[in-house]
Amino acid sequence: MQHFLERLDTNQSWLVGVSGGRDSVVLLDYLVQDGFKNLVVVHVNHQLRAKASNGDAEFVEQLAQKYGLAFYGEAVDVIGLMESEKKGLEVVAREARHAVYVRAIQKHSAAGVLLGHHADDQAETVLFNLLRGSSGLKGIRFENTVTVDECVLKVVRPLLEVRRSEINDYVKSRGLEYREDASNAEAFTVRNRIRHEVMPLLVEIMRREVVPAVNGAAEVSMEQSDYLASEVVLEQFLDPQGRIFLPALLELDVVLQQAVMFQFLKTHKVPDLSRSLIAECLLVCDTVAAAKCNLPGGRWLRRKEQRLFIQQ
Ligand SMILES: Nc1ncnc2c1ncn2[C@@H]1O[C@H](COP(=O)(O)OP(=O)(O)OP(=O)(O)O)[C@@H](O)[C@H]1O
Repeated sequence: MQHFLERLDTNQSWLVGVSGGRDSVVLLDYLVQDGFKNLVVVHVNHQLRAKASNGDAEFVEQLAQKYGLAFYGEAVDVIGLMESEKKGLEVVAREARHAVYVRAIQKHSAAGVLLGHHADDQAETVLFNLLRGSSGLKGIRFENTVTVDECVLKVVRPLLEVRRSEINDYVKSRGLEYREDASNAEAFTVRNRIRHEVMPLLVEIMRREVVPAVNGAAEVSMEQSDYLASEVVLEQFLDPQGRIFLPALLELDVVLQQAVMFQFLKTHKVPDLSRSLIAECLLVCDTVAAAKCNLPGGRWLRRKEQRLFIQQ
């Protein structure tokens, strides 16, 4: 099994996010076998399926006991949060998990959280993002940080190069038990349809594995966008009020203009940064085009006196 574990310090304390499903159960077992000692098993009960959700939480707590590891569990009213925050299920659940991980890190002084995303998740995510209009092929990172209420959460995905088939083989060879995720079996979300319908069809018509090709292309694309991001120092294009100074931006090649605009919107926490949104925003630079464009979340990008800025 290929993995990234050698990059992590086995003596440090790490959280492991365990849903009780196959992937995170394998991650936990693999970490224990690999000599990680200071692990804290974290489970978030999303309370989506009353009985089954409580069953998942109990299962994970018992798993932690079996390995002799610390356990940190919290229940979150995901449905209530969806209504109060007007966000989708996956987003709310993810944000809630991140907040729980931060509290668990503070309690246990852990270095970060380890999650069970694998190579097939990566390919499905890349296709999903691509089809939604992402700027470049965007996937999951081996390591990234998430800021939650001013706390920086380090997230690492040791299984990111491991194929689902290898995870299945591991489950069999180690005789592991896990909980079946009802949403996986039902296959009704777009992501699940990509997993259960699109990916097998692609393998059938290409007559070869497609995950390595998709992930390879995403890796190149992410390296290129990281490089561009490192070349762009946003502050060089801003005036003292934090507005983009247009003459400086317009001197750049269009690829770098896109990178500056991407950074600018990201700094202002504009969600859903698609390729078409960035193109629309760059159109605002053109003095013959409209002097403003609508941003997701109800704000505007405006042009005035050679400056671009964001307004409510
Ligand atoms: N209820 C949970 N409690 C703790 N950790 C979880 C839970 N659900 C998922 N995780 C962790 O997150 C990983 C990814 O889970 P899953 O694929 O369901 O989430 P996702 O929505 O696709 O990913 P993301 O973390 O990007 O939201 C799991 O392998 C596991 O490590």
